[in-house]
Amino acid sequence: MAVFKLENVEDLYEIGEVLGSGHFGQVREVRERASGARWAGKFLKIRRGAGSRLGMERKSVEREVEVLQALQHYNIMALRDVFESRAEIVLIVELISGGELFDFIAEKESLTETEAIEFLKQILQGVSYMHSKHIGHFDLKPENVMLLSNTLPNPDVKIIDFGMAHRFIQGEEYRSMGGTPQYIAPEVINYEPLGTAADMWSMGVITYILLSGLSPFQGYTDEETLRNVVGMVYEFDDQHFSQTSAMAKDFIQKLLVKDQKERMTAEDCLLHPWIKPLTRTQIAK
Ligand SMILES: COc1cc(-c2ccc3ncc(-c4cccc([C@@H](O)NCCN(C)C)c4)n3n2)ccc1O
Repeated sequence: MAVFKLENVEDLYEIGEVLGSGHFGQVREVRERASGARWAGKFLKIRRGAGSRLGMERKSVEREVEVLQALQHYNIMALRDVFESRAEIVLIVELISGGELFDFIAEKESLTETEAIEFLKQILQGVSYMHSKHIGHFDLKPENVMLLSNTLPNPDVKIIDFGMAHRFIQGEEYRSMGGTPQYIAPEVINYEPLGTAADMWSMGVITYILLSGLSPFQGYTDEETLRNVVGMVYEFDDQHFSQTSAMAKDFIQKLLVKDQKERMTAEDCLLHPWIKPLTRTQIAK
């Protein structure tokens, strides 16, 4: 069992305002007393006793911490420290002040292809690194992509919320029913063995949303959404995609592929001509 720092987190950090809360717990701004540096603290109530349903399973928090400790990349939220008390575990992570990509898109409705590519390149660099460490995120969505700065054309992107993440062990099968219906891959819904390719399906959905403001499989209910995913029921409707390049649509179509073995990897995406245009020399050949 992992053991985290048993000191009182408030001895080292001044606890500030609540930044947000959700299934993941509560996120608050914290200030390191020794340096004055600002961080974010994710405060997680831990289940006490087998019968309790309140709070997080300690094991699942340990898995999240283990995943975060294995990841050091500019486009992935950095973990700095972990404290635990009798009923709470606190993850100290880098503060990301530019808000969620989800809100950024909501304000602009949709992005130009150039703007979308700038975001996608950074997300894909983080995802490619994560996959190279045999770690899948399994909850990639615009709400879990935060902006260090929200000034275009160079937004600094950070992937957050590794509460659903999984580190693959050679030869081990992994299945999960978790995730957000609009973004989960068909193999998740069918409870099939998963791989990092499930994240790449989510990247196809995210790209579709960045370019149109629409969610490709969204139904009136979660059940309808899941049916649309499994049935591959989506289209590039003229109203929202008449100005979208064939290369952008090709990129999405090579991610929204039912057979996970045929789906583009993050590395494939970074080499796709929509993301990495050919140089003059390559064109001249
Ligand atoms: C360590 O795990 C997480 C960290 C964070 C995190 C990390 C750094 C950071 N700096 C600022 C914020 C922040 C600011 C406003 C709202 C939120 C949060 O409520 N929404 C984040 C996305 N949400 C859908 C998970 C988080 N965060 N959130 C959020 C969810 C996590 O599961």
